Amino acid sequence: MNKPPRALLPLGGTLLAFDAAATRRLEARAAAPGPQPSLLMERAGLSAARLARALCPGAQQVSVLCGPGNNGGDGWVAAWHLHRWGVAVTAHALGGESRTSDHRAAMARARAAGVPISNEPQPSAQAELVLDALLGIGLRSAPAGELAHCLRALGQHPARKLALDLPSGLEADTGRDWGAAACTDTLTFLSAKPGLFTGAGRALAGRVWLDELGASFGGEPAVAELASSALLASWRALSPRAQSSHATHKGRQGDLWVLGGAMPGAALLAARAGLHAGAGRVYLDGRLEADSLQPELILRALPAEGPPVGSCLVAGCGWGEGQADRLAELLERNQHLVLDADALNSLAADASLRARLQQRAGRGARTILTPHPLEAARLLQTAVAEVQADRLRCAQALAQELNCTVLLKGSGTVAASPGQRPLINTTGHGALASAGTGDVLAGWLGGLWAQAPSADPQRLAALAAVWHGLAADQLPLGSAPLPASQLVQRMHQLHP
Ligand SMILES: NC(=O)C1=CN([C@@H]2O[C@H](COP(=O)(O)OP(=O)(O)OC[C@H]3O[C@@H](n4cnc5c(N)ncnc54)[C@H](O)[C@@H]3O)[C@@H](O)[C@H]2O)[C@@H](O)CC1
Ligand SMILES: [K+]
Repeated sequence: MNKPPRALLPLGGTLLAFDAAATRRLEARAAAPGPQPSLLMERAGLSAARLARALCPGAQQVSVLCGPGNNGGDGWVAAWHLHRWGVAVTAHALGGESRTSDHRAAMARARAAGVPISNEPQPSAQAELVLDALLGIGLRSAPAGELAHCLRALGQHPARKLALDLPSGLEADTGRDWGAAACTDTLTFLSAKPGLFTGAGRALAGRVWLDELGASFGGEPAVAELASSALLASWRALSPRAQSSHATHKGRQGDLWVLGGAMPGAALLAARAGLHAGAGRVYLDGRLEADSLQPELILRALPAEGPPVGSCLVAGCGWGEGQADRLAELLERNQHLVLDADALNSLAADASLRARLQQRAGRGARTILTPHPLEAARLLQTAVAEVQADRLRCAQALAQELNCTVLLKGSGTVAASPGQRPLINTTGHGALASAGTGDVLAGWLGGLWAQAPSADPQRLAALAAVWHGLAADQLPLGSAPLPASQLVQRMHQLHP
């Protein structure tokens, strides 16, 4: 008997995510020859039926939408169990002929047991709970015809919706949406799939549950690590404050420089964030006389020779255009550089700047880029939709090409560095969708880096994203956007 599924979000520790190919290898290893349907499908279907009953204990009417493959097979097993337990369930046979022997066996057994079967490509109007078992990791392209019609009807149906393995139409490896209906819950089998946590995944999957079906991933390579609040605990070990809480002074807590430009508010937010992140001294070169709300900031022009060795520099927030020369100098001089916003646009427009960036790692200088999808698309010379269709791959490609760390923002922020396994942030939601929150993230990251210059940039970038998201997670999903200056205060309260 395998363990009951566990809710993955909010994620307490760290968890590895595996792609569909690894999941299939595991499936093949675990599938012992024997009577049909397979043991794994039996476990998956039973687990789904149990979760369905737990989520909606009093449901009078349940619809199970079954596709033609093994995802549909899981649905047939679940429908069979619900029927045996006396639940009024209707199974919908959709998507054409059975594609697998497991599917055929599961459907035949349900039919023989008297499970009511319908060919209607939509859930019953009275259904209080709908199980979406149309397509899983076998998804290849946009569902069409009957399946597309059914997904549209599902999207409009007011019932609670439980997706089996994945919301049908969501791509497991990427989080690309091919027309899935948003579900209230998703029970995923065998492995945590990256597509549930980035791109369209978070919005479509709802609460995510994992049932490993008694299998184990020993030896299989993971494609990503899911980052959670557990990363915050690691900050205690990295921060100088934790190492010497008595005999210390501001000069030991790290210096951060924030370089602003045409729109001083953006740099101001980044500087305030860096200060609240714990940097000992924060210098702001931002065309400002004073910040009466944050008098701790040291307003000073960056010296011609650059900031003192060991300090971290955040550049690009609110710069405006025409800063290529300034960026060229920074790329030559500074050891620890966080580049955001207009600095990224300057890089995208100028191959010689990109060449300078590529060379930095060779002399031990470190760079973290913090693009949102449009900035990443410009850097990769592609369209935003392409970036969003495969965020993991795009973040890794950009990190590889530019030889630096990339923090690709958006739902399921991805931290990638050349040759390292990327991290996907699992915290945060739409309350962060307001002007200036990106400046706060860049400044916070700079503030952390100033204190821990030898930390791994990829983990540090993921930590900043987790921290940023946790501040939003204190608010219910669907809350009004958080003004960026309030975000800084909330992040400060989360210091471990
Ligand atoms: N066989 C087993 O032992 C297990 C299977 N499992 C389930 O099996 C699923 C994978 O099953 P399958 O590989 O059969 O694939 P799916 O059930 O995900 O897809 C069904 C079929 O649809 C086809 N298809 C792909 N895109 C389509 C589209 N846009 N329109 C129409 N048809 C499309 C595929 O070629 C495939 O043959 C997993 O997601 C999981 O739910 C799990 O329960 C674990 C155990
Ligand atoms: K599904």
